[in-house]
Amino acid sequence: MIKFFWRIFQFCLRNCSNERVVQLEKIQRGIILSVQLEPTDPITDPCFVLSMAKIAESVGAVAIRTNGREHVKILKGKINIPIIGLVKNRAYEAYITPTFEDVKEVVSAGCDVVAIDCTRRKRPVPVEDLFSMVRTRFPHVEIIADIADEFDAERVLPLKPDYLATTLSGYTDYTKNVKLPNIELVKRLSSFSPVPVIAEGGYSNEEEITQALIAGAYAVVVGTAITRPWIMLSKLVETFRSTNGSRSEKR
Ligand SMILES: CC(=O)N[C@H](C=O)[C@@H](O)[C@H](O)[C@H](O)COP(=O)(O)O
Repeated sequence: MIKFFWRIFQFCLRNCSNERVVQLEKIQRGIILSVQLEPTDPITDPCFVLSMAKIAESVGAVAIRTNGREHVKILKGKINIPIIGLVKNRAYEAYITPTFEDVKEVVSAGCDVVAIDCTRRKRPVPVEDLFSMVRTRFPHVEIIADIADEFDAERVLPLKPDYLATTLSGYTDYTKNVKLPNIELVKRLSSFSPVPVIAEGGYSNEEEITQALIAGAYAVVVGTAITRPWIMLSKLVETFRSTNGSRSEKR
């Protein structure tokens, strides 16, 4: 009996780094569906989020990334894959879950993983303090560090995020000219990152997924291409209107 407890004690010692028990990643390798509605979108019905998430799970997606308390809540208990929660807090330049209040909002709604903006843009709380608060208060929640380039990654890696994601490449002043999806960034990050690299931002087809995997991606997030159908549809409507307009002018 004593031996048994001694083994457990040794196992805990081996697997504890400070207060955090090292565990397997919650997110498995695969496709993550991002389904996010904002107040300015043509649809705001949370049922859309739930339906998209269920479709994603039924075809083998490994996680759902969604924004805001209401959308995390509607997914909780209805799907059996991890929920990545975030809050788009537009009051700050670094706008993805930049405050502890934002983190609390999605964690209390039940997300398993929280995405945090780790770019070097203006933010309300130093990212070190935010990580420390999340680790202390919510040790069961994993953190995705959303970054824009490898310098952001180097800055945040000492804080031991659970994953790096290329989410913000193309969306900061210092990356605004990069072409998406930024597969080169996935490759560079994968060459030195000790944590899994998630490819995110502008992925829409099989070829890009394959390239991301070859570059070393652990998982790939697909969003707009699937869950913002109004963008594609409005382009088709516009094409029809302008083509039809120039045809009728000729008549
Ligand atoms: C830049 C930013 O705020 N990205 C957001 C992050 O959560 C989402 O709006 C994106 O849809 C998501 O990153 C997936 O990317 P894409 O929609 O390109 O597949």
